[in-house]
Amino acid sequence: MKHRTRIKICGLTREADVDAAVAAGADAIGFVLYPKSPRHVDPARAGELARRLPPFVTPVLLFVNAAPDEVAAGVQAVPHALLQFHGDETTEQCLAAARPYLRAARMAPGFDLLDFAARHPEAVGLLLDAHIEGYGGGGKAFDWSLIPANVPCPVVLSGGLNPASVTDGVLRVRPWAVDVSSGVESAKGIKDAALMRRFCEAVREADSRLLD
Ligand SMILES: O=C(O)c1ccccc1N[C@@H]1O[C@H](COP(=O)(O)O)[C@@H](O)[C@H]1O
Repeated sequence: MKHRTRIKICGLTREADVDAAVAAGADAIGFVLYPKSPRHVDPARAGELARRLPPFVTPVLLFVNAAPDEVAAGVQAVPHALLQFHGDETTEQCLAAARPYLRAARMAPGFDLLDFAARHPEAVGLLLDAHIEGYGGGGKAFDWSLIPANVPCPVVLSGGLNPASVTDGVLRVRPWAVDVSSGVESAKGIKDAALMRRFCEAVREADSRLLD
């Protein structure tokens, strides 16, 4: 059975970018509810943007060490969202919203991903990002050889991906999904329609090579 690598595009702030990401073939669209991010949107704005999404394109709400009432406000604005916890949240904090969630792991030499996975058994997937100051969205890749072969849940490959690198990432890591923010932007929070299209085409190129 052929695997179609799922594509999440993150950090959208404008209607035109949401429409262009969907047209390019994104399976999921991320909204950053982390006030320190240059891509931050508030829950009401995330709700407005998420209402543009057609069926079968999933809105994702990204949090970094948010208070429970902040997570609740996001979920109230976008009730059908998948959550992405990208900070230092414990399993208990992730479960408090009673919504399916991705847990981000900050990959660096010496980081034990299998231990991290064991501490987050309720996550529907682990999103692997580079360890950077500021938690994420830095456009920095990590060494993919740090990923063990037997991660016990779906892997979302992230961190510094772009149209030029994602084919190699899919072929080498074989993730369930890929996630990109900086690599398809003209400025922080401003997506480039041509780059999003090229990114999705590069993922499909990898998928087609995996057929051979
Ligand atoms: O996008 C942000 O500003 C952000 C802020 C804090 C935590 C995570 C953030 N984004 C996520 O970071 C990864 C990698 O992004 P990039 O492609 O390297 O720019 C991705 O999962 C974003 O969703």
